[in-house]
Amino acid sequence: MSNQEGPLYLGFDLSTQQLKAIIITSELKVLYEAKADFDADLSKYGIKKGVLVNEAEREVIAPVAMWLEAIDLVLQRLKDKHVPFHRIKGISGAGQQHGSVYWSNKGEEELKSLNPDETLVNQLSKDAFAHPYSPNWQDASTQKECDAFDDALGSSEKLAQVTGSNAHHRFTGPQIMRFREKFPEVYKATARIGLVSSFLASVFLGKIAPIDISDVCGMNLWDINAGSWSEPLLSLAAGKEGLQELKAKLGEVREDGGGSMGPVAPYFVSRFNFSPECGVVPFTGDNPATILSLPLRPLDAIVSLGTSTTFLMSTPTYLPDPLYHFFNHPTTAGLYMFMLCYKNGGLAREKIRDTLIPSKTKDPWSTFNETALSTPPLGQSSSTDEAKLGLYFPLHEIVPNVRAGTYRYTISPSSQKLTPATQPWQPEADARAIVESQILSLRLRSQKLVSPHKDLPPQPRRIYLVGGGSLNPAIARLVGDVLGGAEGVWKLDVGGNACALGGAYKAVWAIERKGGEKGSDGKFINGESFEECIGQRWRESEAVVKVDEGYRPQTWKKYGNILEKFAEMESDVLKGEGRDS
Ligand SMILES: Nc1ncnc2c1ncn2[C@@H]1O[C@H](COP(=O)(O)OP(=O)(O)O)[C@@H](O)[C@H]1O
Ligand SMILES: O=C(CO)[C@@H](O)[C@H](O)COP(=O)(O)O
Repeated sequence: MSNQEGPLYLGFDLSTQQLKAIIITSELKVLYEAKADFDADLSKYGIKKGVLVNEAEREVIAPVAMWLEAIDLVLQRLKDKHVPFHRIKGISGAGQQHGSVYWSNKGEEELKSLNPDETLVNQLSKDAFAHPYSPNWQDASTQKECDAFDDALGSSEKLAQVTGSNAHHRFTGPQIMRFREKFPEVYKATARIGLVSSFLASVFLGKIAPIDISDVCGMNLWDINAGSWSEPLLSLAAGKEGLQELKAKLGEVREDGGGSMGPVAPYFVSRFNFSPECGVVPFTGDNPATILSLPLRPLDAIVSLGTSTTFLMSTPTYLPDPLYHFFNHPTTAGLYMFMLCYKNGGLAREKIRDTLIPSKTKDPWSTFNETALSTPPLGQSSSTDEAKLGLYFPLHEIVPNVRAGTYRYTISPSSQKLTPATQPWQPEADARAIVESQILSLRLRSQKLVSPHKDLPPQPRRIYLVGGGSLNPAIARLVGDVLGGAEGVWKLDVGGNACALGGAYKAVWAIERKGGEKGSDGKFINGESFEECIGQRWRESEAVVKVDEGYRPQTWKKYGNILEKFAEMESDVLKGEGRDS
């Protein structure tokens, strides 16, 4: 089938700072891309970096109307590129995780009767939502609720065993609990609660879409082993006697990540010329979608360098621990996604970049990169220099749960004693130190999950970089220095668009998968797996490029020797700052 006539698939990524879209063929060839950048295109919503912040309560929210406007804008941009919308057979995609959307009792009715002559925002933002904002994953307002969640099943370990994670500020269960207490009337008036992923799917479907089997694991409400809502946790979020009410608001969870949930809404058929047969495939979280951007093998890792930094692996082993997250895999029953997530990713690096002399070139990162690469590991030019370590947290961090601040430490070369730095550093030292610090944290927390490979010490096999920061060669080099990568560090060709690409691959598999049937429990079984379907069509040479050799024994060992000190620094900061209440 030529590129002029075959079926096409559309993937979205509704992340913190942008809505991105990508269109591919059945053979996985990328044909079109478009995006709306919230700060650049929709600043009238008063947002900065895609969100609104209420410092006093450590609340972070995003306007739902802005997302609606972004959907029309991105589709219009695709239309301007003469995209043949009628050939699109399936739409899927992803939403930033944990955010919740509060539909009013008019929501579904309004979704069903969208007028193609009017914009989405004009029609939906007035009455379809009980609340105009979605709590954002950067929110840190729910410590009290998190304490209650950690206690609810006896301990945070038990909560992690049941739901895949201990309690986190951003997770939707604690967020719903706080929302209900803060806005009791709005909560009562809420007919349905969706995640960002199911919200986006609902708009395309023209009715409220179910929550997805992988994204549901970011709520602290889903019992992963039982495959059902955890009633004690729902009851905690819902308050006394509110269990059934909350269950109804959340609705059913869709077990099958594939298939179509129904055709695209007539609004999109009339306004953009989609085919009335185009199927809407379940949307998932942005991290689960990212692991679908290539046929990931066990022991390969993805490092996503977006607004957040995440470290992702696909694994058949469910090994939950309060230190990290496990989710159901978005397409393949029996597989799980392992994740580490940090709030202080891209924006923290930007802050350090902006303290340096501005770049003379067009690339705003060139000074940062030159500085990071010309600084020796740990800022030690010789063995008699102190080693430098730092934590750079403009936002309250997730792991470790430390409040905002910059913490600089040195290690004496003679005594190996770690102490808070007494002298201020030259800003240049921070450029390398911030990237080292972010990657050392990944290494510290993932080392148990990567077993030795080809007689090399434990490290990921391949490391794939995705997200905005994957465009940066200096960061790629430092990832190789600190984390290794037995088969190198790679970057996806679509760079910042990997998550949307994962959504588009999901759509291809969901619509074209062969065989399979519905089992007695409603689950889809015996069909072609995502890994089989996409693995056969994926061409490494067209999709990824090696950006660093990865494992360099000497340097890797040097960073390995410092890991204990890095952990000690985190404990010291935690002790000194105390945990936020
Ligand atoms: N060349 C680059 N070097 C380092 N960071 C970059 C570069 N280009 C973009 N970024 C970072 O990428 C981030 C946005 O990444 P992206 O994956 O698009 O975010 P999100 O999906 O969270 O909206 C920005 O905050 C910016 O700091
Ligand atoms: O909170 C998490 C994952 O738990 C974040 O990773 C969000 O999912 C937002 O991601 P980006 O906007 O950085 O892609």
